[in-house]
Amino acid sequence: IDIAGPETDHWLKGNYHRIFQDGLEYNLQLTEKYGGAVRIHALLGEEQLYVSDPRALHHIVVKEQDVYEETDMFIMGNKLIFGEGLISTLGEQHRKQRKMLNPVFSLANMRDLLPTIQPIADQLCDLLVSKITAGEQEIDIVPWTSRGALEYICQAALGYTFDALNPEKTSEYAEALRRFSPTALRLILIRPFVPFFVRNFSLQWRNRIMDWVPIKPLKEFRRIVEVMHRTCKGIYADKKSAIEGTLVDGSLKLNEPQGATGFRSRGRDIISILLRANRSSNVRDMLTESELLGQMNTIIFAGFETTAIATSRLLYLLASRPDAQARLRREVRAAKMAHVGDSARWQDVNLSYDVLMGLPYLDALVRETLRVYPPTSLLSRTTRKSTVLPLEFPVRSASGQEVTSIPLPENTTVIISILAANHNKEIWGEDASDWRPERWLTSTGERVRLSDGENPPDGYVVVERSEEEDKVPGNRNGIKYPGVYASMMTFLGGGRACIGFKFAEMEMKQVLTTLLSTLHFSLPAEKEIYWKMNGLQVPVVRPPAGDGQTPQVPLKIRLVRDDDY
Ligand code: HEM
Repeated sequence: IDIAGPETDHWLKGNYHRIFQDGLEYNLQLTEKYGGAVRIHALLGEEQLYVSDPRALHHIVVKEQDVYEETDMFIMGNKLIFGEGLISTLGEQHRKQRKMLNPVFSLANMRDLLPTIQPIADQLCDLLVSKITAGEQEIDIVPWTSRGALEYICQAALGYTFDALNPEKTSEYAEALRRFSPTALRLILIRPFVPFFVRNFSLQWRNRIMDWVPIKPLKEFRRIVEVMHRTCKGIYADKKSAIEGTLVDGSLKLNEPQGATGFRSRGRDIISILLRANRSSNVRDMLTESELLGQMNTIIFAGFETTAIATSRLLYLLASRPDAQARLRREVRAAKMAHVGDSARWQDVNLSYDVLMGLPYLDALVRETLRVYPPTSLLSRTTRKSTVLPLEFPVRSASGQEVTSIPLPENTTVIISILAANHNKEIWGEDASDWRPERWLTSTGERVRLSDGENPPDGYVVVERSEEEDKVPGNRNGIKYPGVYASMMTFLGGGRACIGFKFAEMEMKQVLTTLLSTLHFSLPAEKEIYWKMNGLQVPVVRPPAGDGQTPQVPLKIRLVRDDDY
């Protein structure tokens, strides 16, 4: 690849360890120094392209998405783990699945889902309140945001509760999901061999090899996958028979929950909607049973840690910025008071979808947090044939020439830097790396109009196409990123963009409005919380107060007082 970039740092690891392990600064420096396309060194010196240029990303994720596909390692690994879900399929099969699944995540379905998941935010809030024994208590919020996110996605996707917010309770499935990422991380060096094994060994032989090899994390991972698969299969079978057996007047009548765990949503959950849509679609578009099953663990996996991390980050930022916390609390109180109706206390008001999604400051906070700190920072693709990648902003070739497009041979790996795109000064302005929620508001505190790709719910201020448009964040002289969420790349864009981004937004907003009505958050004085960017974001406490390793966000929490507004 004839593009300038850093020298290799290590004969084996290239620049990869600096990019993927605690790599925030390094990633931003790469783009600062070399621009929107950088030649980097991967394992064993392989050359790859690191991309954040807006036109290049438009080509990769939208215009030529069939040329820039997921790597074999990603697709084959995911198929072994999750089955035939969205993140394990390519081309026509993937398009067919999206066609069936996109309407399942429609605004109408999200609106319907919101009231059914409010009890989870209430339970999370009650749980934190119950932990405050003295006037103010230091609580590590990571286990609770994580259990909350698990409960959210399980109830929303499966209509099933594993009672994850009950501290006394451990379910085999919830435990498997929690162990998934740490165990997968320990197998990172084994993953590149997956395509070789899938191509050259039958399932029977692969199982035998797994029985023989003395790699402990591999055995643990196999057990985790087995639990995930078995559980989803059971839930799927129950749902299917419920839909086939008790479909009365088009509404699903599922059993009341038995004990603490069991079905909750009475058919409003994502998989029930999907099963009904599938039954009523024509044979050509129908998904097979294996594809339906594959979506279950895929959606749970994709929607769990990402949202848990984002919620922890939001609470951490609010704790570090008391002014932002007070402003948000004022906005929430005003909205709840306006809808207090029969509720005795404004704190107990549950905001409707449209009111929740239309709160300007809350929206600005969530957007800015997901822009500056995208939970998934780096993705990879590989070229399926030789091609030429055009750039918006020229970069330098290895010999220093200015180039506006880059020829790429077949099988070149391209790293999509969501992080660098969201921090691009050319697009977001000189303060691109500053966390400044106000950038999403007009001078009178209303929401600015967002990119055309997004379906604006009520409450947007529409700025006419003119120089005003340039005041919209992420839009410079008509140049913007092809993201589905304003012009940021946090949820990607194109045919493989995050299907659950509206759900993620809704969940985070519901949790924040619920918690902030009752609780006040601040930073502990003697602990420095530091966020490592290791693929996903990992918060740790720096030594000497912490070990710098264990994921945690200790915050001081107390009940809200009158002067907290
Ligand atoms: C803040 C939270 C979230 C972030 C930052 C996020 C980000 C992303 C990104 C960057 C992708 C593209 C991945 C790739 O192409 O390799 C993606 C895909 C996906 N996301 Fe999300 N996501 C979030 C929450 C969710 C939620 C809550 C759900 C489910 C309810 C979900 C379901 C999915 C699925 C199924 C895909 C695969 C789509 C496809 O390949 O067609 N995500 N997400």
